[in-house]
Amino acid sequence: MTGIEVRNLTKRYGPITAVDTLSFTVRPGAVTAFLGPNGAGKTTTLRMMIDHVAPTSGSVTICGRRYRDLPRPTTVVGAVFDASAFHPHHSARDHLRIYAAMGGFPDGRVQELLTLLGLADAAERRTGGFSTGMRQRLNLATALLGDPRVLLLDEPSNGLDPEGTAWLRSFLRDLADDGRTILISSHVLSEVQQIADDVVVIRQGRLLTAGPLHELTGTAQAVLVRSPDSAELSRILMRHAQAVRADGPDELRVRGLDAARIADLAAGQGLRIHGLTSEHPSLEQIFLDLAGERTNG
Ligand SMILES: Nc1ncnc2c1ncn2[C@@H]1O[C@H](COP(=O)(O)OP(=O)(O)OP(=O)(O)O)[C@@H](O)[C@H]1O
Repeated sequence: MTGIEVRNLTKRYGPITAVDTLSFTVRPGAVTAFLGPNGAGKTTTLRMMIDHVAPTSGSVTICGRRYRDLPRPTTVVGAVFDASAFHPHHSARDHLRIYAAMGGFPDGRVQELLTLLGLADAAERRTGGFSTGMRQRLNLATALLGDPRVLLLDEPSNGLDPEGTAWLRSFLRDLADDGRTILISSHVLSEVQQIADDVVVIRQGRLLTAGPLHELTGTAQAVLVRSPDSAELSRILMRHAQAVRADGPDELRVRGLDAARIADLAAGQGLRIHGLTSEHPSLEQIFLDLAGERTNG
């Protein structure tokens, strides 16, 4: 068993239900983005994965076991939560040495990680003067000391410049390609679109959707059809499409059929088409649609 399995996970803080019967799985060999607006319950869920927060009910297993039952948890899971939790007077090397000693990892691992994370030149500098990007790298280095197969990152691109974000993307890609399980939380959907293989979307502690990103964007693709015969055309398309919606007097939004097929179906019935536009919605739009559907439903 590899990866992460979340089953009926619930966390209540008095009257607030931060996480509500949440179930999903995170597979190895992929980058999974854990998405939701502020306050959706992402951090609480990540913290429950590593026993920082006790669930009210439900469970999480990592590589088939609960965190507390893992023999050496830091060799299985690395987690990065806060980019500022360093002793400001310690150098990057001191910081890693202390954590290496606590985890029982060889000292040589410290230099390895400083190099891997591009911190070798800054190794002797005090972390108090580190930029956000350097802090993120040092945090990642700390989480990777035990060479874990699972990596949990809470908002890793927060405060990173475009160069830092691009670096992080390729770094995480390499880790995933190596068969590791990578779960990153984010509320910046445009960034995630470039990095994630899979997405898990939550809102108000509940699951909205989970699965491969391309499936989510694929099913959200639509064709906007302009036709003076839209009523008749709508009846024909409904037999073949996933969804047909009237968007205006002469406009239909069609899901589950491509533009060529729509044109062929219309031609077959002698119906006029005045315009066909394929839409590729952003993750942002998909997310808003999902949230809206849930609210309306
Ligand atoms: N220790 C706590 N005590 C009371 N309420 C809490 C506590 N921790 C979190 N919450 C509440 O639980 C809900 C989920 O918070 P959480 O931090 O998990 O969300 P999030 O998705 O990570 O949001 P953000 O992107 O803002 O970090 C929020 O309503 C929050 O106020």
